[in-house]
Amino acid sequence: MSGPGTTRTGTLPHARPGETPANKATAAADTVTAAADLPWAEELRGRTVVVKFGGNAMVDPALHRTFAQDVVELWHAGLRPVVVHGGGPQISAMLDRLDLEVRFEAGLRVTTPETMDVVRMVLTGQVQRELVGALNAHGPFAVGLSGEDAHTMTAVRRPAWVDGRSVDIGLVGEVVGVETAAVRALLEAGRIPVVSPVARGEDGEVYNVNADLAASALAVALGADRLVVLTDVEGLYADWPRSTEVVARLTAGELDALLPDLASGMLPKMEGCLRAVRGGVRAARVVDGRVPHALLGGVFATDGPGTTVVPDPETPSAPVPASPSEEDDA
Ligand SMILES: Nc1ncnc2c1ncn2[C@@H]1O[C@H](COP(=O)(O)OP(=O)(O)O)[C@@H](O)[C@H]1O
Ligand SMILES: CC(=O)N[C@@H](CCC(=O)OP(=O)(O)O)C(=O)O
Repeated sequence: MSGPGTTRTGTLPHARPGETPANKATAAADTVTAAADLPWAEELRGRTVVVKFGGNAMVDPALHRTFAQDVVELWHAGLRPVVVHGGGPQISAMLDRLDLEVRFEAGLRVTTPETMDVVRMVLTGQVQRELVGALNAHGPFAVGLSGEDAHTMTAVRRPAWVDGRSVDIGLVGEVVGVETAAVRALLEAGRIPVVSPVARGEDGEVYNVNADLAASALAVALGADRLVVLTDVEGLYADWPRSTEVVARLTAGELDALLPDLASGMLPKMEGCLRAVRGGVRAARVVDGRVPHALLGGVFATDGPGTTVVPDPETPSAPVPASPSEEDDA
């Protein structure tokens, strides 16, 4: 198995597959993989892909391992994956064990100072460690950081909007600033950054950020090519819970119009996708993390699986009116 800093290949720690012939050969020999064989893998070489890891894939050990393999596969195919992880179910389980309240408003956890201690401990101390460990079973790839580290994410306190009313939900943050230097340095060193959705506040607080929105903010700031969100449903259902017909593709404008009708966990997820494509990410896709290798399909497939959000088509620019002198000449 090759990876950054592997002495066996004789490559520099920062070398990436494809950068040197030796590295390329080793990568090819070690990983003749599905991703690397796909024709459009070449098109995505060198591009940054932000992956939000959440839902069932996080709690099923076999899916957790497959996810880690797939992220490493992306790396071997020459992409620059960045993982932002969730951990809502694990936080709720720990709050239950500690006899603390579990409550959500508009898909966001009501976060008291006591809850925040648990959020920080579970996300950065437990969930992230497990993910970093699973990735590093394949080589010295992953480095975990909290959104608090090196000012990676700065947030301000935000309310939830419920039936048009603003509801105080405590130490929940809206990301207002992303400092990408630490993540970029890791990418340049050939590592896979794994980021937990906890942010610093300029007011000295620490904020709980929904992981979908954190992934979206990071994708925009990094100028990522894609945002892929793994969850525990097939994608966005058009008429949930009455029907489970998946919306395959929608433009930012179409999603914007749909957003007020969305509820629970799907609301921040789709809001994150919308912000991502409006912020310059070429496509945001929600895929079913219960399906093994969903991530590879999410990155490489052109149509489906799941729900793909794309930017609005460019409006053709209006014809330039003839200048008065040209009109006079006519
Ligand atoms: N329109 C919808 N389409 C699909 N799922 C929806 C929809 N509205 C609400 N949901 C709920 O959102 C959940 C996904 O959000 P969440 O539980 O926060 O996922 P994750 O843990 O992956 O972030 C689904 O399991 C489903 O119960
Ligand atoms: C403010 C807010 O709701 N934060 C989330 C952070 C974790 C998360 O988003 O995890 P999932 O992606 O697994 O849902 C929470 O406390 O659950």
